[in-house]
Amino acid sequence: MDAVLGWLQINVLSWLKPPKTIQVIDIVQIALIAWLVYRMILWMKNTRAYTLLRGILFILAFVVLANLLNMEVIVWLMGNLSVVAFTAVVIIFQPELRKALEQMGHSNFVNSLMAINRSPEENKRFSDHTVSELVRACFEMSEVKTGALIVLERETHLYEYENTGIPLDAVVSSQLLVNIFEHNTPLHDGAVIIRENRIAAATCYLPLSDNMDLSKKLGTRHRAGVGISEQSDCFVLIVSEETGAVSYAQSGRLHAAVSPSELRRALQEAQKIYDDSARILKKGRKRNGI
Ligand SMILES: Nc1ncnc2c1ncn2[C@@H]1O[C@H](COP(=O)(O)OP(=O)(O)OP(=O)(O)O)[C@@H](O)[C@H]1O
Repeated sequence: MDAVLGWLQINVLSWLKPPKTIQVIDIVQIALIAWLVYRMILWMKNTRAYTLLRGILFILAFVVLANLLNMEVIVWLMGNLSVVAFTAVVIIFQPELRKALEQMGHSNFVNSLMAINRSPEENKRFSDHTVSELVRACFEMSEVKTGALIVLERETHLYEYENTGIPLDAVVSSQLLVNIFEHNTPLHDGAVIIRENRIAAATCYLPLSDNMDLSKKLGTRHRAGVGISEQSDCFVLIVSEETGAVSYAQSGRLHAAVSPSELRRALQEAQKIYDDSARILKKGRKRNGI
């Protein structure tokens, strides 16, 4: 016990001594580090890195124990392996790290810094061409009563739901969407998730809404569409297999049986990048019946 306390005194408590003076720059540094740690935890939650973190914590606990018990060989070995291990982690998690850096570049803060150089087309979340293809696909499927569920990602990332489906990474086109939702094809079940102008994944499983105000006539496709729009700021397109009606859900609210022009208008609104997403989400939580 004395050994443990002694070790803690030297290695941990000595660090925790408050500095004699605190300057503004110290507060800025603390805030920056806290923000970085928070972003890293968020990133880890959405990637395989969470499993890695648990592994690293286990190894750290082992190293601390080895230190306490004066296991010099193990401590020496771990110290020398740490550089190799760090390089290995960077190589293994290269796709996740790249994605994280890309996300950082897409963040609101960076976007607002860069906004000055953007063309009107760049200020849109997805292109006018994508909007046209989506409207065309929905109403073509509506005519032949093909059921469809399409989620357009906006500010909130949908990786959690995307991971339940089959990755596609294909350019959005009405033909491809009609093909995906064609009956008796492997990809027709579940939802398609669209990120910017690409279909990220198909057959995704979405959370069902437990909104009691939703019509009892609506089945799970519509409930899933409303459900994901309650959890994020996404825009959801739904084509009913039963009636052929095209609806969209946003902020937990279902806009049932809309016309092509109504759908286009709503999509054009959802296209805008600098919407106040938090405001939309808050508004949507006031659930609405249909
Ligand atoms: N949680 C879910 N996530 C994604 N897709 C789902 C989910 N639940 C159901 N679906 C899709 O909805 C289909 C079932 O639709 P269902 O008939 O129950 O819904 P509906 O709202 O009545 O729609 P429709 O008017 O098209 O019949 C499933 O085959 C599946 O493709």
